[in-house]
Amino acid sequence: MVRVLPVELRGAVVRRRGRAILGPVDLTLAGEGLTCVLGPNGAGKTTLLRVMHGIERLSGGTVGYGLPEREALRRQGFVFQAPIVLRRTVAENLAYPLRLAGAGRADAARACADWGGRIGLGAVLDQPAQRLSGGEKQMLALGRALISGPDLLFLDEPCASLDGRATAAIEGLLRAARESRTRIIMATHDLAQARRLADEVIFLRNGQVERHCAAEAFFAAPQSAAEEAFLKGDILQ
Ligand SMILES: Nc1ncnc2c1ncn2[C@@H]1O[C@H](COP(=O)(O)OP(=O)(O)OP(=O)(O)O)[C@@H](O)[C@H]1O
Repeated sequence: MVRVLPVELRGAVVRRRGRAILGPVDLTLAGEGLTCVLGPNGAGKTTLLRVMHGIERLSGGTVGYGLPEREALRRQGFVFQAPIVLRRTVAENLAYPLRLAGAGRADAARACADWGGRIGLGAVLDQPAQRLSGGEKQMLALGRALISGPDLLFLDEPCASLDGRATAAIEGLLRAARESRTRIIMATHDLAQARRLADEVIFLRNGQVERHCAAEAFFAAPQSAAEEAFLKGDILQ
């Protein structure tokens, strides 16, 4: 098991404007593989990811890791739905986390050449990242999150506005990262994608974890009317 794990949420609550938007949630994230966070719009998926990543202010409860918080945060990555790219070249974007961690220029350049190829941007490493298409920016954000080999990677709808080819490329990178023992937690609305990738599912509704189980069990045997409706694509209140 990767050392940053387990991620433990105990009575975690997020309140905003007087309303509980998440929780209370008790959840232990351990093991290996890829967990998909599923649920209707507004269920709290983004908020849950941010809580697990340690960047959401809690109104109650705790989040803890298998390592002291400072080191745990250093070993995690987060890919946001709208990719964040720095106003620098593609190579400088990729090198950024390595340089921050103290890597030398030559090592960073080697890693950039390798990762530029893996994310399909090897030919544009010297171009400004702002010029990339939306899909290319998302690949860059993912490459930048993976280049330092995080123990734990969070992704919030990483393929939301991408076509089939870009989605397949991202899924390939995620499978490879999983093989390299990065623990992945991804929110997605795409049930077909969850069926393709998930080892485990967290089903959220109204800010509550309704089910946390093996993906196979979730897709084969819904345990509530809400799960069944969700899997059928019905609108859930
Ligand atoms: N800062 C905030 N202040 C008030 N309400 C908020 C805030 N952030 C999120 N919310 C509300 O909390 C709820 C959960 O939001 P969240 O983005 O976590 O849901 P989600 O499941 O990721 O939704 P979607 O599938 O639409 O992306 C929503 O109703 C949202 O409007």
